[in-house]
Amino acid sequence: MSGMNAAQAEAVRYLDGPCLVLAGAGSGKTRVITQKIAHLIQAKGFEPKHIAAVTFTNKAATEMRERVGKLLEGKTLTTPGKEGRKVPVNQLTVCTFHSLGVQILRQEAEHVGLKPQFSIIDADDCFSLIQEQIGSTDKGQVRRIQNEISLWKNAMKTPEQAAADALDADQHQAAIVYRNYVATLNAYQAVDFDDLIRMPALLFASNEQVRDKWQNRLRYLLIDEYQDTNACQYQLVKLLAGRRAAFTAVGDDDQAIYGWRGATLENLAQLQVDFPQLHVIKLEQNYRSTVRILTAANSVIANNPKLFEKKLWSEHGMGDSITVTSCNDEEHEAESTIFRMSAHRFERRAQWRDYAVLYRGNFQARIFEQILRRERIPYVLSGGQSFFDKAEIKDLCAYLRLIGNADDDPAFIRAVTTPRRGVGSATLETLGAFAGQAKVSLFEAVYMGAIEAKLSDRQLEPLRAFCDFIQRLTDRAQKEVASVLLDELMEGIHYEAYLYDAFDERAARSKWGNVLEFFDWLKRKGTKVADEGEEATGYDTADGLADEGKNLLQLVQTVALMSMLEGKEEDPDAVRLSTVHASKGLEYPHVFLVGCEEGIMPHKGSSDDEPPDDARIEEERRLMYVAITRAQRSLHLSWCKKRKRARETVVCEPSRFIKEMHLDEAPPPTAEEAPMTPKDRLASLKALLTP
Ligand SMILES: Nc1ncnc2c1ncn2[C@@H]1O[C@H](COP(=O)(O)OP(=O)(O)OP(=O)(O)O)[C@@H](O)[C@H]1O
Ligand SMILES: [Mg+2]
Repeated sequence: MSGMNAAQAEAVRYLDGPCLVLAGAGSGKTRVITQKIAHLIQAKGFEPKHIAAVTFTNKAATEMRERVGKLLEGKTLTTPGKEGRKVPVNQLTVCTFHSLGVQILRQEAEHVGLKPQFSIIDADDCFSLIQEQIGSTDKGQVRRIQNEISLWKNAMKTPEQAAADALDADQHQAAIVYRNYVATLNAYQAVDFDDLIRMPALLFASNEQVRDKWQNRLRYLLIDEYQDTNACQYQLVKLLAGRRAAFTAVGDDDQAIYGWRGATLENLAQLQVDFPQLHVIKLEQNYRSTVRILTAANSVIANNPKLFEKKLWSEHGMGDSITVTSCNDEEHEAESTIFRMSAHRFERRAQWRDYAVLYRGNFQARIFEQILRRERIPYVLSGGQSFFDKAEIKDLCAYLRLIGNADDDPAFIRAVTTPRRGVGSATLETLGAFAGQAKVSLFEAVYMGAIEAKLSDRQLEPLRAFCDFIQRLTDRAQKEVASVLLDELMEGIHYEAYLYDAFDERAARSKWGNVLEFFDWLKRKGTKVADEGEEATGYDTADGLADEGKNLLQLVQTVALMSMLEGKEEDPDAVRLSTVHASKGLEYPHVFLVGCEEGIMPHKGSSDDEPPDDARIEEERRLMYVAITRAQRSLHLSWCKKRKRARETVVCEPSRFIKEMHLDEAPPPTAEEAPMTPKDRLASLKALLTP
């Protein structure tokens, strides 16, 4: 229990029933989870395969896995009969809710009417499906329906219930789309992200045998960031925990920032109702930040109504003043931020990786990227467009999905038309209509005799050649290592030539670079040698990928869930660019929080409503609290007096949250006072740095 205070140690040791650690930012909640995993294994005889820890983001899961790995390095099991064996850390389940859901669904697919190799579609695919269905080009409308469906799914509402509860014509229409959408996914043997949680929860609720099996497999559960679980996730936890209720949840109601996704704070209260024996532990010492940072965070969040009384103090001393810089526009802000960061780093002899630039929306990142690149400052972007959202990667994923699941019609359409191979839209339409009538997938339809009456030889020939090619790869994908097959796939589809045909040289080169990087990464994932653990459990860790050699099919099955950033070895010394949402649970010595304006943070939708929607402003305030509390040593805020919005330049006001921080007691110096432009100053700094 070294490196734990009394309350933390109590939380780690407590095993008499369900336990909730409710505490503010930086108080060591995540530390409780990692230490408790080690405690269960080293002192209580648990085997890693019986422990599952879930969290929200892939990055947080990766970090947790690393922390646990370090704690257990070189340690041995204490399980009776297995004493002295090396702890098989790779058998621990440390992952996001979604990857836990995938693991369960892959193994129990038959019980929910899926094949084990079902596909996972992402939000974009989901958008297209809905768009196709309502035949509308109004993106706003499609997105509204998409959100509505997602909320229904997360609230465990069936299409029938949704239709029955519809309040107006719009909702009624959405409910009908919902019904058709579910039917379409079934036909494609595909699930969306919401299903990954909803389906296992429904399965556990209805199938006792399966539930028992999983309750027996995962005997202790740990849940980080509990405040952001939604109704579905809560059900899943509850059903997995069962009557034994062996779990520890940790969370902070002031950091609930996913209300818009149906996360509900009521889950915190519900826990107490469902588990009356719940043992609640509070942590009060903050180990992360200086007193100034903590005080600012506390005074912002004090403006929200309190659910639970929490005190937070720090031993780290007052620390540096928090700076506020007003900038002319976003370009000025980026130049100024990077200038101040460079100077700060020079003064403190710090490293690039000690710095994070946090912002509310992804669109704010681009200008920072440009300037960092120009200045040759290494950076990594997180929470932004995932590698998997890039068109070229989605193209290749479509092939991989099709190899994994021939019934995946969206993947079929994308793959068969990219690169073009003489299959036109008229052909696809005929094929689609035929497949719809015959109730088979597009892939299956290609081989049916009856299709010959509908399509000419010239139309059918390229389709069959394509399907033969995919089929050959599928047959081999179960046995052969991924790397060989990936190379063959690349050659077989002439993707490189296609890129150089379709795009200008620079774009093609960059896209091809992404493709190679993606394949390299897949191959690395596919050829890692098995850890000398003990008996194979058949189910793996983390993102659903154990560190074992994987054949292509196994790799393909998890591809949709992964984001490149975590698989790639990151530049070890780089500035982090991140949305506030994606920074949850993480910490950085020095934080630059940019775009602190009304309309950005709090976000526009939340302040323009007349009258202002209190609940949304409160959520924005929690987001601000999360942002401030990421900083360990220093915090720098900036805001723009003007900002470009959809070709217009709008005048901006500083965020109300700056005022709420009560910084004015000792006004910090502002960058405005300096007569030089940020560009000049960057140049002078460079001159200073280069001998
Ligand atoms: N007892 C302790 N002694 C020393 N350092 C600690 C202790 N507990 C936690 N820390 C450190 O304090 C920092 C914050 O801990 P942690 O990330 O676990 O907090 P948290 O409560 O999970 O924060 P958040 O709410 O942001 O997720 C980490 O660097 C952690 O290593
Ligand atoms: Mg944490």
